[in-house]
Amino acid sequence: MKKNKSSVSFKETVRFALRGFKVWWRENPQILLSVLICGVIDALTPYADIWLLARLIDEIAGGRDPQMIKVYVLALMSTTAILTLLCAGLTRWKNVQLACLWHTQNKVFMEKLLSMDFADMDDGHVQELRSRIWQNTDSGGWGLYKLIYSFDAIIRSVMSIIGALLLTASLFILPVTASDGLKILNHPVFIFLIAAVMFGITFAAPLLAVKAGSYWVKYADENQLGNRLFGFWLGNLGNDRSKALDVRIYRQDILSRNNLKKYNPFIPTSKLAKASKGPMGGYRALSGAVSQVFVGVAYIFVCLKALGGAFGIGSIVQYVSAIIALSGGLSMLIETLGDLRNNTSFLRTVFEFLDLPNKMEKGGTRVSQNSDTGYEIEFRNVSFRYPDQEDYALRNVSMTFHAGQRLAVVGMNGSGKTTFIKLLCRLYDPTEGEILLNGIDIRNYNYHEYMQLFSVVFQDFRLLSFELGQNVAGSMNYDCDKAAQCLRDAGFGIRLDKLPKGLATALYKDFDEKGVAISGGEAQKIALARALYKDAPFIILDEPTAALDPIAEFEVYSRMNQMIGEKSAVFISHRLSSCRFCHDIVVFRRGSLIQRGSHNVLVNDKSGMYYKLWNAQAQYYEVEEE
Ligand SMILES: Nc1ncnc2c1ncn2[C@@H]1O[C@H](COP(=O)(O)OP(=O)(O)OP(=O)(O)O)[C@@H](O)[C@H]1O
Repeated sequence: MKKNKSSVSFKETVRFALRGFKVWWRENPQILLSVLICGVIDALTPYADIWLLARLIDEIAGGRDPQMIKVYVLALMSTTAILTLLCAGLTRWKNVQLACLWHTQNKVFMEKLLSMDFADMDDGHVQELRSRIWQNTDSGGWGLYKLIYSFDAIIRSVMSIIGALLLTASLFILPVTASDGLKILNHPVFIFLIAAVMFGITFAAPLLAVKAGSYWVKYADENQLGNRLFGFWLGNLGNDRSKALDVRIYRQDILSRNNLKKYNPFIPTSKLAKASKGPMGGYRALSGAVSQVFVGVAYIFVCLKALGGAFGIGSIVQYVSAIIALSGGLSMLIETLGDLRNNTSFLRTVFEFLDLPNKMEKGGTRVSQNSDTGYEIEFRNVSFRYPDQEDYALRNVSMTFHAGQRLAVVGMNGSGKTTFIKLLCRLYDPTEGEILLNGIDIRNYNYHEYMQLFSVVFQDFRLLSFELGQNVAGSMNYDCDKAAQCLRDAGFGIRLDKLPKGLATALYKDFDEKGVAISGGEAQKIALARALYKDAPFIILDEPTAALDPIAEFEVYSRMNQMIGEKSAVFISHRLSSCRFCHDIVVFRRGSLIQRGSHNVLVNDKSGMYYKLWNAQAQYYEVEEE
């Protein structure tokens, strides 16, 4: 399994950072613009004050011209007021943009998830990438998120350095005029040495901080499981209504908490915590201490030069403030570049995920009916293995299925029935062999057009907490008469008449407190109505009546022929008696198609699987009847 790799080149750092900025720019250019403009103005503002203040102090201490003092005071006050107001306005603009960062980032990932191939949802590597991205962002703000704060820091530090350099340059040039030992301060070697010490300290502090930050990268992979369990227990378990019953009956909360205890990265004995107390904390503390040494050196140097008569008292304020700002700017820049480098391994994970190709969407052939035979499907030597699985779920399946046909698919649990349907609908592509529609491999067809051929009710279908009519139509706007008719055909008519707002009634209460709770059987009827509404040429029903009461089931089957009309239908059920409306039955066993024929033919083949399955159920009904 590929992890957050820690070795990163400079070129890679720049490449990934630029890609990340492009994503933000595409999503919302205002984020970058506000950070840029606000950063420039905000970073330069103090220097105007420092410069004017220095001139004012010089005037008070030197010339003492009341007119000039007045001019400097007014200039200082008005510049400060204007720049403060401007900064406040820009900061507000920036903060509004930053408030959307989290959502904007989630939108990028959600759009990818919703558009990726269904097969990728099952792929262990894809799930791993997904999980790592959430965790990296959650635990340290790493990934796309971090880039914006790095950008902010880069702008501020660069501007700060430029401003400080302009104000500090003369510090090294202005000579000491006193005739005593302070003259050494004018010596080029001394100037070089003092500048070297200052730069050395300036670089050392952020490098130590970056070293401390690198422990996040080092332990990111190790903390992954613990982080996931933490998120599951604190963020998901209690919120998920579908788990609420089992949590209570089987105390799954205790199970989850104990699992978290075992792997929790946020306890004092975890590796990350030990590193924080040990080297990671040590590097951070050292970085802070070194910065303070710099401040001391700067003060001594500036004061000695002032003592030697190189400049007036006002300039002490200017130089000390500017030199500290210069050091701060340089430190911030180096630390941010180090962070950017550390962030690259997290960005690599982000782009590995965002770059996952949609392999299904390659074909361009338009889907059309054959004028004689309509739609004819053929499975030709199809075998299939789920992603990351050793065992085949389907093995060498060959069969043809004609338009208008009603096909029942039966077999024991895990024999491959649902997998057969998923391949037919092209949710997965075969590992071996091919599936043909009217003689053409289905991979050659336009993917979205091909998907339009199927209306499916899966075993684990899901309805959304929106209006009933929207659920049936799968869209915001719908044909009310058609939606109501489909619901009646699916056996939901009586319940529909009782709903307070009819088709406009919200299902469940997630988005509407007046939403209605529906039973499992009612939900299944709505799912059936949804399949009917789509009106696709193939209707596929995987255990469509498993949750229905016997009367409702009887009613659905009585109307089945009328509901399906001229469409082709594939029907999976363990209740073999309900498969009898199908002309044709295929029997699966351990992924292979082992029998095919009508009910009458199969039930008379006493050595066959169908006979066994049929008799197992018939026996049960006989006992019940007795
Ligand atoms: N997403 C998946 N990833 C990996 N293996 C899977 C996945 N879905 C199903 N399988 C495996 O593939 C095999 C066939 O499963 P499938 O769901 O097609 O069986 P089925 O005949 O529909 O079973 P049932 O009657 O219980 O619904 C099983 O061994 C199952 O464990």
